[in-house]
Amino acid sequence: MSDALDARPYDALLLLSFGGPEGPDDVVPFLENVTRGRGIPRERLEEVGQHYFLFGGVSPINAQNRALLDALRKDFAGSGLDLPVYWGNRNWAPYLTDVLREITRDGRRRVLVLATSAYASYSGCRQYRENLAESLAALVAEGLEPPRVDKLRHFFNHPGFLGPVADGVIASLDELPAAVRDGAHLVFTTHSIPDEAADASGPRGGAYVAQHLEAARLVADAVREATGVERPWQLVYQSRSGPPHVPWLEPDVCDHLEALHRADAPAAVLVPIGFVSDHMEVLYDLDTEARAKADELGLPAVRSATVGADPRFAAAVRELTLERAAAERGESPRRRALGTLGPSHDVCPAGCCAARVARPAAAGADSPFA
Ligand SMILES: CC1=C(CCC(=O)O)c2cc3nc(cc4[nH]c(cc5[nH]c(cc1n2)c(C)c5CCC(=O)O)c(CCC(=O)O)c4C)C(CCC(=O)O)=C3C
Ligand SMILES: [Fe+2]
Repeated sequence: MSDALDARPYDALLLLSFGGPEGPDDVVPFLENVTRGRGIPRERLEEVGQHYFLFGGVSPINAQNRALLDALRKDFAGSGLDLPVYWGNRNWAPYLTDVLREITRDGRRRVLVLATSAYASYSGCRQYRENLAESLAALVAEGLEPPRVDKLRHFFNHPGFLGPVADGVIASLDELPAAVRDGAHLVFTTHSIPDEAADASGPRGGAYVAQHLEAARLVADAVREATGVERPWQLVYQSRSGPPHVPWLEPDVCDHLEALHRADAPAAVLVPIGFVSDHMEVLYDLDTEARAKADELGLPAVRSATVGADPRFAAAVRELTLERAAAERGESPRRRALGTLGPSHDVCPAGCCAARVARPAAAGADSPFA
């Protein structure tokens, strides 16, 4: 037992993600999975389908999750953490129910879940918890006895997440022509969500925007310290969907690029702070659509990297895993978090991030599962 790391009571980590199509025939069934019962207009679905077809019907997200899975396994093995890591998705194979069945058959009894979203919101947290509840219920209906599942705290302010993001911004600045580098605006972008969902996010509401503003401020501070230059920054939104009469978070990134151009901003660095990998929302909505807008305006613009499978992010997941394990054992672990919001809660309280009609959600105080 000498220098082995202690993950007790957990006996598995589950990487839980969105999933994406892996070929043209997958695109329509994938979009049907994503939007089942969500009232997204048909035209929006056809349009989003085209984004995928532009890339041969392949989303990069699954390859990115395989790379993260690899990075996690390497990090755990290299640091003496003997904990198996599984992977499952909400919307595409490997499906969550199938991986939870495998986990159950492997005899695992306590599973810690890492969802690939750093922030509180219905889409980034609660919906994953609802998916866990649905899958656990399906396994119970099959006569199996599934394990207990818990979810890792939000990592938006963890140094192992923000460090790689800040380094990505610094690297991107070097890609801009020297003459516009110091005046470049840092344009932090995340997924737009309905105003109503933003208001309901987190234990006390408003967490989605507050957490993003804090992460963006911390990255802007780190970039200022590293470069000795103070640059203006803003938080903007992308990938809006849903019916037009429903208010969603604004401004949209492309409208913001126009505003920057009108204000004579010399350049922009687009920082996809809301996402953990360069998936389709980054490749299409930023690298294709926003890039075209910047070119049309003649505004020099670059896009910085997401954390992806960065070893510092894998190490942060190990740290958060050990932190939560210690807390479950009744110890008082160190909880690293930058800035002023402090470490996020371990257990979502009842009703956290719930939509108007709350569905059963696992891995929280209101979980119907033990
Ligand atoms: C907050 C948030 C994140 C970040 C947190 C997280 O990462 O979880 C995120 C990530 C992602 N969103 C993704 C794809 C899609 N999101 C959609 C629809 C929606 N997203 C929403 C929110 C979010 N989404 C919302 C409020 C909707 C409206 C309908 C609904 O309430 O569900 C639709 C339907 C078509 C459309 O409406 O655009 C698609 C295809 C992919 C996969 C990309 C790939 O394939 O590489 C990823 C990682
Ligand atoms: Fe939550």
